[in-house]
Amino acid sequence: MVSLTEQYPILFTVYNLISKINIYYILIGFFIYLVIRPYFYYFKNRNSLAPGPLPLPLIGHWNIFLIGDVAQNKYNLSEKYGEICDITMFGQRCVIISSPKYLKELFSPSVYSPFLRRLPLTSGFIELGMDKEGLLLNCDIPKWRHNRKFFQQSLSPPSFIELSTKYTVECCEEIINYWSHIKEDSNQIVKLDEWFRSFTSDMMGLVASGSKETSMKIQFMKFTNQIYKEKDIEKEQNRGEIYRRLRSEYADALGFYIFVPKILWNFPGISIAAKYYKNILNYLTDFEIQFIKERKQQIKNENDDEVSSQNSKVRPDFLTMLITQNTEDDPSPDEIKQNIREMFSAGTGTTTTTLCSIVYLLAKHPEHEKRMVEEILSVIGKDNRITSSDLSKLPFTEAVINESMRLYPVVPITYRYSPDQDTQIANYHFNKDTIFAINLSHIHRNEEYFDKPDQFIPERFLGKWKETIPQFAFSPFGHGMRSCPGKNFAMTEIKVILATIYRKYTFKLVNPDEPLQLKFTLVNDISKMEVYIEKRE
Ligand code: HEM
Repeated sequence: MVSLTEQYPILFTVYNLISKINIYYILIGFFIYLVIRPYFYYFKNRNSLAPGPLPLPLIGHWNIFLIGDVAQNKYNLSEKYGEICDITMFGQRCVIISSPKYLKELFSPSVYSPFLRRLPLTSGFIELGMDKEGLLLNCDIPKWRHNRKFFQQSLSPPSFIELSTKYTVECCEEIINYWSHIKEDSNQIVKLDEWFRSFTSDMMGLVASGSKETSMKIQFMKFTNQIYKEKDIEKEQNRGEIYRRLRSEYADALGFYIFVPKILWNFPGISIAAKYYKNILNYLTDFEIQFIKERKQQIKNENDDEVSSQNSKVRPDFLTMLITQNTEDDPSPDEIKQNIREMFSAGTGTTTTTLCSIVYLLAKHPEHEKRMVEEILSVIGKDNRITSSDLSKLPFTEAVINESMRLYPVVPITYRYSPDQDTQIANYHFNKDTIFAINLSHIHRNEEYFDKPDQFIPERFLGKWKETIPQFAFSPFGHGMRSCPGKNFAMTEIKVILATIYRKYTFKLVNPDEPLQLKFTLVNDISKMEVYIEKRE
């Protein structure tokens, strides 16, 4: 009798092969795919290449490590390969631009610009709902425009600026109260990065949605070695605290969805994490939608005149501003939710890192700190509360902020991308779908535009400094249609914090010889900053 194996030899060979495939082969295959894919893109676009290197690190798909070194000026790509050169990112062609000369099209302020998108869509961004909602990664241009209008309008009214100044001052007073427990000459090390992180989180909670949070309180408990019991905080039944915790889980979810490709989400082990983060996203969404519904009801209970009057029971925070836009195409609860979320994700870490870089630079340059404090004392005095009208009277303080952001831009690289149109930059042709990475950290340290570019010289930002440098040579908040909508808010907040805190305290670095400890994800995040805090005489 002829066996089945002999009768169907090919079928059995195939069957044998399939039965041997296990998860490891799939992983190896995926790894090889990641290695090959960028080279495929590189050669496909070869005829239109600007001079540049073949993408160097093997896994070009995650060239984020190379980008990280470039972003922190540890690797001078442009010195080696020119001011326009090629790498790959997310498996796609990515052109790094390190000169302001080539940014006219990319930073165009026109609504018809083909570069209204920041990055191509990935499955992670879609899972996070960021592809069609909010601003940061929104690729749906009509929807992005709709949200951008609301976001910007909500941050602009004088009542909102007054309110955010007031809340920033209140949070400063809270932190000063905690720091007053530090004993003189105790040499107690203070983790300033953690304090500022909790500060910005509490402050943003108040400004965005009116929720009083307890990050600083927890920080204080940790600092004084009081046993931090989750239950103590829970007892307060504080809604703000629940929201704070959900947001911190959301930050982890962001990392997961951005860096773990969808193909891996169903793998054993990883699938547990994927499910967990999905639940967090759902829970957070339900929480926020409920919050928005309640606020809408509250606003409905008041008539229009009351809402905008001083006697209104409804707080004029960012959430109220978003709901009461009074236009025909009001934002939906989902859009409001995403805008609030992005206010936290784009507005807390950025401010924390900028504040830490300022403290770091001032600690190294006491002569500039002295001048800044003198300015603050002469405008506001030692104990008066700062008001929004004082802010324009602090040019040197503003120069200190600008110079710190020049040396350590929180967003060292920003992106533009057009899926619809080829483009021509500096006589090179680029196919549509090319990602453009704008190397702000390199541009900010170019000696052609900034004398002694590695030195901290705030004076360069006094007077008519804008006329002395070319357009786009200084861009800590980006430029054009997708520039930072929180710029004025952030500058106000940072100035208020510096003015309120520096007139009372001075900071000494625990390790003055260490460089500023920054960690690059998609932005620069301060990873460690230890100081001694001293009361000012
Ligand atoms: C020191 C603080 C901050 C810095 C240095 C900063 C910097 C930036 C930069 C460089 C961009 C990209 C701009 C571009 O690509 O042209 C950006 C975008 C953005 N920022 Fe900020 N930012 C800060 C604070 C804030 C705050 C407080 C908020 C919220 C109130 C905010 C909300 C946003 C949003 C929503 C976007 C995306 C805009 C869009 O794509 O349309 N940022 N920011």
